[in-house]
Amino acid sequence: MARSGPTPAAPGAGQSPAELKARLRTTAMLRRQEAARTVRGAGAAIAARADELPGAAIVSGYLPIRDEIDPRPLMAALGSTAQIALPKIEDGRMRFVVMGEGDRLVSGRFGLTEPSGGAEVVPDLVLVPLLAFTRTGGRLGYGAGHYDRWLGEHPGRRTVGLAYAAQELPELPIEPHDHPLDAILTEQDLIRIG
Ligand SMILES: Nc1nc2c(c(=O)[nH]1)N(C=O)[C@@H](CNc1ccc(C(=O)N[C@@H](CCC(=O)O)C(=O)O)cc1)CN2
Ligand SMILES: Nc1ncnc2c1ncn2[C@@H]1O[C@H](COP(=O)(O)OP(=O)(O)OP(=O)(O)O)[C@@H](O)[C@H]1O
Repeated sequence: MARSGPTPAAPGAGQSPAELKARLRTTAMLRRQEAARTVRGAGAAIAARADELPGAAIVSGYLPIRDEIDPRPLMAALGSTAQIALPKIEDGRMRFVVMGEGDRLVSGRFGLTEPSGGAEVVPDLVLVPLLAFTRTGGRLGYGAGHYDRWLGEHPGRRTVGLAYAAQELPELPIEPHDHPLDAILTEQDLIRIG
């Protein structure tokens, strides 16, 4: 049967990548929330694949906020062979630090828990938090651009996005500053890109 009326605009038509990303964040948050509520044992499931990640002397993890998949079991597993660093936002920039004696974890903005201090390092392998990903390594973050900026300034790092399988999208807008992920590890799969 023929449809009447105007042809609906293609999704995203007339929107910049940045506008599209902003809209996608809302639905991505809800999907992640649902996954966090329904999927059990995701942190242990990703930790079980620690051996399959690229070898590294220094690995950066993160302390989860909101409904991010819990990377701590994976960080503990990798910690037997690598130094584990954590992100810290200072003066609007992200650095990675390895905590030492006397460094504590403190509460920061957006519910973040961050090291009070520590020695700055440049990890070889970066475990990246995300709101949504694609099979081709596309990543949607919170929109501050911290990871993309850091990766731009530190070429040659390996990146593995950590996510629930339900956070996959068929596509995401790509901007020139976006750094595609090398792999995505979910509770179901290790997706290697390229
Ligand atoms: N667990 C975790 N740690 C992390 C990150 C992350 O994504 N997850 N980061 C990744 O970069 C850095 C922290 N950056 C962040 C930047 C913004 C927001 C945030 O919640 N933004 C608000 C919107 C801010 C605004 O524009 O007003 C939001 O999404 O509601 C969170 C973390 C480093 N540490
Ligand atoms: N390498 C960069 N150089 C300059 N600006 C950048 C760079 N990376 C990101 N930005 C800026 O940061 C903003 C947010 O970028 P984007 O929407 O890609 O963030 P995100 O990857 O979703 O978030 P995040 O990395 O914080 O989790 C953009 O407006 C962009 O202009």
